[in-house]
Amino acid sequence: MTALASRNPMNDQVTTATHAVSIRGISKTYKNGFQALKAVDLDIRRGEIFALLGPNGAGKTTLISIICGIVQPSSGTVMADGHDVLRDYRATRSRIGLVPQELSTDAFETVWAAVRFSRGLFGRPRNDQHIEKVLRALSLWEKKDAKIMTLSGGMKRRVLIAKALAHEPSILFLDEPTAGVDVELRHDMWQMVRGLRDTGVTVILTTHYIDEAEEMADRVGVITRGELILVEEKDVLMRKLGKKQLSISLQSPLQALPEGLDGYALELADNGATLTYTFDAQSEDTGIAALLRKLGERGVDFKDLHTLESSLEDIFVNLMRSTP
Ligand SMILES: Nc1ncnc2c1ncn2[C@@H]1O[C@H](COP(=O)(O)OP(=O)(O)OP(=O)(O)O)[C@@H](O)[C@H]1O
Repeated sequence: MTALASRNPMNDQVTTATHAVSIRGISKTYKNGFQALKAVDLDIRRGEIFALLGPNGAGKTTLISIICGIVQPSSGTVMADGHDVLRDYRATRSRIGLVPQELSTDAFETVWAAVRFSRGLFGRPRNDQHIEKVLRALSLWEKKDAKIMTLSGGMKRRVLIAKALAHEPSILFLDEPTAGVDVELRHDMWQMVRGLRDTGVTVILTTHYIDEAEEMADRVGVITRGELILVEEKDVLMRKLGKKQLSISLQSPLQALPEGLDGYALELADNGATLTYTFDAQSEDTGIAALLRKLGERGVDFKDLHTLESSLEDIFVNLMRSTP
């Protein structure tokens, strides 16, 4: 797949708003009384890739649907490109592209017709060149005359993305973009999304694949039970909450942890053949030198050492465990 190279004209039209999306005090209680969102505040920066993470039922799709004007919030405001999504629905909706989670398809349409029709829905004048560019970028050009029902699942997902890009949105929402697609296509899609960001499009994605957020996102938001519990630059998050682990392969297995090392976060693994020491990635003194000295004093010899860093997935799992 190739990147969509040229700048998106929609982005240059709106320079007044500082944020692509500004969410203030958004709450949502569904008709059955269930509160899916609780006073969410969030600013999405122009031109960033923002990943919204959270367990099933956390409220991700509800939040996206509210920003896109599909679901009415119970309270609060959302501005997209400087326009209120409720009061200025048409103006904001035309700036937004939404790739939904479900594969709802126009089975009997051709790829070309479905994507071109999507552009028309937003009142944009016909532009076959743009449609061709989008289809080529998504490796769908060869399939442009194929009926959608004849495509594979991964191709259908790409058609959804093409439809969402047909009207040149400046903000793109991807709800679980790579659910059920193969590894190669996932990597292609990541590249394509980065290419979009490079043309100035703001990308907001939800995902259950934490490695996807780790790979792509500039910032990460974590939502659980309707509350946004954390918003952070991905790199800062990984530095702040990340732990490092030193794995020490021992010459001879141990039955129990050596005495007198209570202050160290140590665990025995591999039936006593490996000692792991978890330390704070941020602290200046890791304590490794002192630990190795003390092990030596106790006659614990090792044959190999290596360090491991926690992934965003480890951080996310720990966060979910520590949230009441
Ligand atoms: N129309 C509705 N009526 C009542 N409850 C709803 C409705 N839509 C969603 N909910 C509930 O709101 C909560 C949040 O749902 P939402 O789809 O936003 O979660 P999500 O984070 O996107 O989950 P997933 O990762 O499973 O897609 C869930 O408990 C869901 O059952």
